[in-house]
Amino acid sequence: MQTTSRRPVTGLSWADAHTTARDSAHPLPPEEVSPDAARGRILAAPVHACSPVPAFDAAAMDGYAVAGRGPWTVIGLILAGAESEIDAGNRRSGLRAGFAVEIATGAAVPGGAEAVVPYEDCRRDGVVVTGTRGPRKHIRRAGDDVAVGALIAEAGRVVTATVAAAAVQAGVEVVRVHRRPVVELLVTGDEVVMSGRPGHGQVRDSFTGIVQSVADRAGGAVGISRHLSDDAGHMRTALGAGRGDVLVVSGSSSAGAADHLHSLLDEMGAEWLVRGVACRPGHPQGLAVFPDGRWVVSLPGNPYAGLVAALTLLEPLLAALAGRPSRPLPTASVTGSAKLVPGGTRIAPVRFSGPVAELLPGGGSAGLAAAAGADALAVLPDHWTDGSPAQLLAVP
Ligand SMILES: Nc1nc2c(c(=O)[nH]1)N[C@H]1C(S)=C(S)[C@@H](COP(=O)(O)OP(=O)(O)OC[C@H]3O[C@@H](n4cnc5c(N)ncnc54)[C@H](O)[C@@H]3O)O[C@H]1N2
Ligand code: MOO
Repeated sequence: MQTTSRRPVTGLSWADAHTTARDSAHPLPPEEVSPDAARGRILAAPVHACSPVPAFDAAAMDGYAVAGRGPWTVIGLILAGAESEIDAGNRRSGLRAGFAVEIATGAAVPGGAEAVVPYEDCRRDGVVVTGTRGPRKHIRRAGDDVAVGALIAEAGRVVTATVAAAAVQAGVEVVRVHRRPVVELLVTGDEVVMSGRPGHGQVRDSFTGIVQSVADRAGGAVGISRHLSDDAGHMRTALGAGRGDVLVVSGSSSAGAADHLHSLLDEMGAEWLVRGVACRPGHPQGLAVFPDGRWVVSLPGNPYAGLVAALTLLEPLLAALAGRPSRPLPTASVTGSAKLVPGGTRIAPVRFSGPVAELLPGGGSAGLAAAAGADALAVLPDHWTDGSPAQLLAVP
């Protein structure tokens, strides 16, 4: 059974806020970096193989590289990484029929070798090897896996560790990726302590790790993170001196005597794209752009509300700046009861039970324990009913 909240909620719809954050930003300019340095970033251009994989004809088994029919006379040993003496000797003909070299998996097969006979399939007696060549040659030919010029990964893909390794394997030294958006985080509040045990009336900061994690998974990075007192002058200076692409401010989003952020943004000529979202929690969140092009994301100070805002505005904004293609949010059937918001959206923690997401109890705007126990946060419009599908936000 659903209950509904009595307090009205104003602002942009949750869906429009999420889409606005996603669609207002363009990807940052591309740059060329090594595949390893590109990990976690988004390809601005496709990656094509610069060299074949394998790069040379290589033994796929430990045994004997042979030419012609057996028995074979063994004339050498080639280990992985070693140059073939036969090729080094520049004998154009390479391995001749009736001869063999002992060879290790991964070693370059000498020219003229027709197959590798695994140790298990032959017998050696002095310098003579006898055995039968099966139907498989056990030689990986250059380019068997990837030919020069073949597509390794298309533009818009995240450079995962595997994409980076595949690029390196194919001889790629630089890839073109979008610049990573740099986040500056200002944690406001006289009562907030960044480390150690809080005294009476104080709270430990909940935001730094969450913002770092959300930034990281969206393809951005927190460059600077610092605490700021509730002083309007200090905040004005900090907002003006900001470096980075996106300024994230936690707290100071509401109407209190110490909440200066939104009036300072007006004073400084910032353009609001989202000013309040019709959702609970997280209603006072906002997204604005300074005249110099820097983005500002305002996270409400209540920690669960701030987490919701980080997923509603910050994550899609950073993903767009990082060049990630837009993808619809995953959905699942959500069961249980929730306090729906008339004319707005409830963001509620859920845990998976098979394919169904079950609503968890709790989830007030201040505490994070319910979200910590959740697999995702469900986005519940006011017409949601028990068992119907809802969009899901991954909990960082
Ligand atoms: N008169 C009104 N009061 C409030 C309204 C309103 O509409 N009218 N909205 C409420 C809602 S909803 C929220 S959410 C909060 C937003 O408050 P602020 O963003 O201005 O944040 P603060 O007032 O500084 O702090 C609120 C709360 O959060 C704690 N906090 C702040 N920063 C942190 C941090 N880094 N780590 C952990 N906890 C933090 C702070 O101690 C307060 O308890 O306003 C309501 N009020
Ligand atoms: O919506 Mo506030 O953002 O409830 O805590």
